[in-house]
Amino acid sequence: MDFVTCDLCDDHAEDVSVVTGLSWRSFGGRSAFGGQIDTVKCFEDNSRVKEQLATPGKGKVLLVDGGGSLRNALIGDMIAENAVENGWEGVIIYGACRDVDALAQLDIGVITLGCVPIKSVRRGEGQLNIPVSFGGVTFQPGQWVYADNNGIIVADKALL
Ligand SMILES: O=C([O-])CC(=O)C(=O)O
Repeated sequence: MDFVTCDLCDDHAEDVSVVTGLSWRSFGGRSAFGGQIDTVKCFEDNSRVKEQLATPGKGKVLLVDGGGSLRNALIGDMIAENAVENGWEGVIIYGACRDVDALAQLDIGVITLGCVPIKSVRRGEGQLNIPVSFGGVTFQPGQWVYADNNGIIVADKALL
């Protein structure tokens, strides 16, 4: 995807909300990505993340509210590889990832707050496709998100 979020903000000022107040890091092999969102809300349990990234994801971004926890990683190289195989454009996690050197080699966007070597628990907890909020924005499933090294924006319609 060829875009810069700054230009999208300039061109669609009325239509975008901007995620603010958080320090994001980009770990995936794609730094700019966007698409229609599925959401997951979970806390230190990546059951729903793994399940959803195992479904077809062409044109889609998985947006995960992990409660901001950096205590364990909600995605690593194996789940991310599966997401690539299923065509996902990217994953944005308000939480942490791991296997960062491997993530950098994958053709997918991965933006999180940080990384930690410990894996997530998997007790089958978490919710799929409910509204989630962080960084001053509420994300509704079905909205469009665009992310790059400048930040993350969300809109009710496709901007590209
Ligand atoms: O399996 C997990 O929970 C996360 C992980 O390390 C991977 O995706 O490789």
